[in-house]
Amino acid sequence: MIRFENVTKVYARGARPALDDVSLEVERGEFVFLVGASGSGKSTFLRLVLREERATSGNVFIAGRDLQNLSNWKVPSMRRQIGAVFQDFRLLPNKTVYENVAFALQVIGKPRHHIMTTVPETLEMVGLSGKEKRRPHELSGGEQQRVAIARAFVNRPSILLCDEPTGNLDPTTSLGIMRLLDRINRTGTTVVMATHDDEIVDQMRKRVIELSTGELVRDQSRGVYGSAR
Ligand SMILES: Nc1ncnc2c1ncn2[C@@H]1O[C@H](COP(=O)(O)OP(=O)(O)OP(=O)(O)O)[C@@H](O)[C@H]1O
Repeated sequence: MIRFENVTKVYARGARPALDDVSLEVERGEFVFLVGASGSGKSTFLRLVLREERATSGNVFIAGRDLQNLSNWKVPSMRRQIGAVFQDFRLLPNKTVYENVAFALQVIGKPRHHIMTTVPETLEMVGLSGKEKRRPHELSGGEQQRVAIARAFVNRPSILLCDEPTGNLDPTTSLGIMRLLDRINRTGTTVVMATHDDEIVDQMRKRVIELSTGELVRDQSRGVYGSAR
């Protein structure tokens, strides 16, 4: 589903690579944690998958498509198969919960009747039924993240990228978010989650990929956060 072949990313000429000759493959339906110290290249990895950045050398393939050679006009349709969730939720503050989620379908031209059935279904799935009319500031952090997940998943993408989704949440709330991501993964969605949350990684026992100054230093199935354990 996601394949990196000798991928190197250098942001500024002469700078140390943010990713250094990384090769890996994530199969359809996998759940993968991406770990590593701050600045190790996790967000760069996710930005390359979204083609927000291009590799300096090497190739990134998404569902068999080579992103290096993908024309710019094809990028939006490629991105429709990818949902993204961030630490800071990135909701539209003046829109309601319902509108935030519906908007993701409106901008890709989905018909009204589809939106009217899919949005309530998705809000129910993430546990937000009854809160459709609230605005983001009327929700807890965990609820805001659920809205962000609903928005990312409402189009049923084949890949969900999560960049520190529990970074602003307390441990109990984080666990609820992880249960939700696990459920989404069980529907067949490939989930890649960059995180510093050692407790969650140790509890979930999923594949762990560790980066260190841009290099892939560990790829462990049913892994833990720290390699020393
Ligand atoms: N837009 C950019 N321009 C120049 N350098 C960048 C840019 N984005 C990231 N970098 C550099 O690339 C390296 C990897 O950064 P990246 O954000 O991918 O790390 P990270 O593992 O996601 O860190 P964190 O856990 O703090 O989010 C760092 O040295 C960073 O300074």
